[in-house]
Amino acid sequence: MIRIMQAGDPALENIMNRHMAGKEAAAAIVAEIIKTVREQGDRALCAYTADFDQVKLTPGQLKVIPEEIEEAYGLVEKTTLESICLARDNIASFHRKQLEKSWFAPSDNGVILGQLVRPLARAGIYVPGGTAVLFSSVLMNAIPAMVAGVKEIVMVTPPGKDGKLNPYTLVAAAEAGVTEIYKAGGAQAIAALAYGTETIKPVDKITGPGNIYVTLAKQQVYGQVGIDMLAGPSEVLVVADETADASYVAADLLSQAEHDVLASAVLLTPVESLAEKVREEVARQTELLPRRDIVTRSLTDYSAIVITRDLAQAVQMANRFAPEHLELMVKEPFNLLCQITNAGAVFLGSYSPEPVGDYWAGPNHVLPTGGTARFYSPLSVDTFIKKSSIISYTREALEQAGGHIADMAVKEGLDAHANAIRIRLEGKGENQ
Ligand SMILES: NC(=O)c1ccc[n+]([C@@H]2O[C@H](COP(=O)([O-])OP(=O)(O)OC[C@H]3O[C@@H](n4cnc5c(N)ncnc54)[C@H](O)[C@@H]3O)[C@@H](O)[C@H]2O)c1
Ligand SMILES: N[C@H](CO)Cc1c[nH]c[nH+]1
Ligand SMILES: [Zn+2]
Repeated sequence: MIRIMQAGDPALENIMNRHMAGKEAAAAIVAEIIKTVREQGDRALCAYTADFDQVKLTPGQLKVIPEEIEEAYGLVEKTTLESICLARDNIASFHRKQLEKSWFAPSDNGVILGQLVRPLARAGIYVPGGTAVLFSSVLMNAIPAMVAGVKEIVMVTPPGKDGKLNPYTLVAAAEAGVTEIYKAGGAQAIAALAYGTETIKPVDKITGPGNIYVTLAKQQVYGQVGIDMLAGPSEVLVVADETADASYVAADLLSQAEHDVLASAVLLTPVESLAEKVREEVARQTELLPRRDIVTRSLTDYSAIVITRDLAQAVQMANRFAPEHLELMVKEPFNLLCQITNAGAVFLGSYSPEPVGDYWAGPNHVLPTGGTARFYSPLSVDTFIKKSSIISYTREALEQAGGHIADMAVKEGLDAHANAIRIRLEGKGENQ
């Protein structure tokens, strides 16, 4: 169960470095899976699906057909479909604000510079489906891709034991503009998206969250394709003061602990009485949860309640953790926000619990984990675009700059570079 410790406790390092636990062994398994899918295509994809998901599929059954989506619409509850559509609208409206336009900057001397913004042609999105069916992740991946203008949005997700995809996953995909869906999960699905198989055409970039195998697979195929980030097992870190409600804090810690045995939930507080109450509440609320086995393991291995000297130390530690989700349950959360440098998403005040971000508010829930919020950002429209620089010079503009360019090229020992300038300015070109 969750421990109370002091800020200097060495056990905190284990929690902070939990993404390294078992990484080497898992990385070797993942490398083997990727190699086999590259060599054997659909045959390997189906064999791994049989092994890991206990489902026997033929290559012809990997792709979801329109009748399966139609059937799914008949199976979902109307009220949940309505919630999915409302969440979709919130997510789309938030992400539309991120759209960037191409720009051109002409100047008086005949130079035009600029930047073309283009969507990726084909994006592969991973939707987790191992221990829970995260159909909200369909929306979070597909909507920014659709807003960016990606034409081919290819979704992969593990099938259920009946060989089918969950109907909520299918309707969310249809509502969010996914264009192809395949029943495959884990490292094998990532390999198929990166290298292609007989059934799945390779994509340009792979996005989406997943467990350790999915995350390591994305890391290993990076370079063959683009990836969004390392969005592994979930984390929440709460910074709380004496104004925080212990039952809210406990509930929010548990909301992320239930994702995975490798998930992490940490409270940093200078208030010892709150720490004790939160521990009791965590124990009480855990007993009521259907997923208490997963929760208990993540609380025992990768979670803690930490007593800090003061709030300043809590903030300093939060920045070192660089958590996926940071909740500020303090009297003046916006004052503390100014001091936050590393976090995937920040939730302010007692009425912004993490699940508001998971399902509803609009910002993306696909977020960097394992300390990678130091250098990665949330999934966004930016993830699905790329930019090309534009340079256009006239002869007059080149005459002004040519001497400098040729000189720099010569000093680098690159005469052919210098010649590409001189041939235009010294009248030796064919058309001059
Ligand atoms: N960071 C984020 O933004 C974010 C968002 C949502 C979910 N998550 C995380 O996504 C993860 C979802 O995990 P999940 O397991 O439920 O679903 P998943 O779809 O990521 O993984 C399931 C797949 O893992 C593979 N697998 C399982 N055991 C294996 C083994 N021993 N060897 C090789 N492959 C194996 C199987 O192929 C299986 O289909 C959780 O860790 C959750 O915390 C993160
Ligand atoms: N909290 C997860 C990201 O770490 C996202 C999610 C989806 N569904 C529920 N939660
Ligand atoms: Zn969640």
